Amino acid sequence: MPRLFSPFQLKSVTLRNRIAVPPMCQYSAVDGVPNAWHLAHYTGLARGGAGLVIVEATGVSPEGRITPGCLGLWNDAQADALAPIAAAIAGTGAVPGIQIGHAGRKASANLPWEGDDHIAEDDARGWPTLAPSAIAFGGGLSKLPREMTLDDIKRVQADFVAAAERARDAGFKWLELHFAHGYLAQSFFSAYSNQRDDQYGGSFDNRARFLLETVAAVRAVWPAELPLTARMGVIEYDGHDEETLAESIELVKQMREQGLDLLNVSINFVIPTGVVPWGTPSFLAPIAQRVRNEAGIAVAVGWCVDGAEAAEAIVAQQQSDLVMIGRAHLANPHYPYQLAQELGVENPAWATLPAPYAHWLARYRGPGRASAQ
Ligand SMILES: Cc1cc2c(cc1C)N(C[C@H](O)[C@H](O)[C@H](O)COP(=O)(O)O)c1[nH]c(=O)[nH]c(=O)c1N2
Ligand SMILES: CC(=O)[C@H]1CCCN(Cc2ccccc2)C1
Repeated sequence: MPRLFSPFQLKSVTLRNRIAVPPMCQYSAVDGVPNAWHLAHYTGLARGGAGLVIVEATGVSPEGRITPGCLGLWNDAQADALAPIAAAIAGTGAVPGIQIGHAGRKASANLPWEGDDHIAEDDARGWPTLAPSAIAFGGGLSKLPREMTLDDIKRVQADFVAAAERARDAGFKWLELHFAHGYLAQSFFSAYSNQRDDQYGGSFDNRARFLLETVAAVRAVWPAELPLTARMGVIEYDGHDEETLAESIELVKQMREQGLDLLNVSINFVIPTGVVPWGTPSFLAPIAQRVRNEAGIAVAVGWCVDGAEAAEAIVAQQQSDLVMIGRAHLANPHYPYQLAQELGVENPAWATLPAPYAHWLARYRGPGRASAQ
């Protein structure tokens, strides 16, 4: 049996395989409330056979969203609308996860296909942005954020806790804190974006403080038997990768001690000038292996994992416990079925798809194919 299709247990949760659908914004919500699009989208992905489906970046507050089309989890209406989505994912045999975050200085942006840049200052759709320091990201995201006060920091951490409680009550079984991709938490840890001179800036401990405090606060309300995870960039591709990775691994160790169960290893994206090796398949897998081995924590990794052999190799070579496969799932929501076929899994349809699909795909195949059982 290919390692990609072996189960994975973390705390009381068992994934049917190592394939995860990573969070992927749909930019389709109004006032942060999911709708028919999200129910169909997530149910369809979960039916494809992945072990874990993580709902997209969901704002812990209105200003924590990236765009006006992003999901939120700051009120009961949003939580009530997310509950059927969690149930629908679970109903397929996948584990329902959700990512909660705050977009920081990258917030108040247009939809990607409507500019992918900050909403104009005079456009009422936008809002003032918050960050560790009054330093803009740059490029199309050059809006100057307001430096957060200590009260802002405490309020945002409380928002993370409240969103985690709502996610718990909505039926999600896997929580991912969005600490990656240049959003608020990542921007606290990076000296590029955090130039504070109080206890939240400067030294390693001070830059790590927001993240560690948030993990500890969320851990206190997230059920002990359910995985508490984070997605965090550990590399900027700015020419200082070894230094960034060493600092990041130390932070991951401390987050593990605070109760983090798994790290979804990703890219920092704190500056617009990083040189990401897009042309190299599975480029982040060796980095994930470093984190897994040196921080002694379970990891997930994605980014350009190209095909069945590549995905299998990552798990078989113990570079990562889970493989996050995003865009391939947008192209083919039943992608795990294709992976099972390519890896020679016995009864690939029944190994991945629900009975109404599997029965007919496993039988009545053409000549030279699997015979009808
Ligand atoms: C449309 C869309 C939307 C999102 C993403 C990507 C895309 C394409 N990605 C990144 C995603 O989870 C994944 O890491 C990347 O797509 C790289 O993996 P693939 O190469 O697509 O398998 C992403 N990442 C994240 O942590 N939270 C999110 O909400 C999103 N949103
Ligand atoms: C919310 C989040 O983390 C996402 C939003 C969309 C772009 N993502 C980053 C990304 C860059 C290049 C290719 C795919 C994805 C980050």
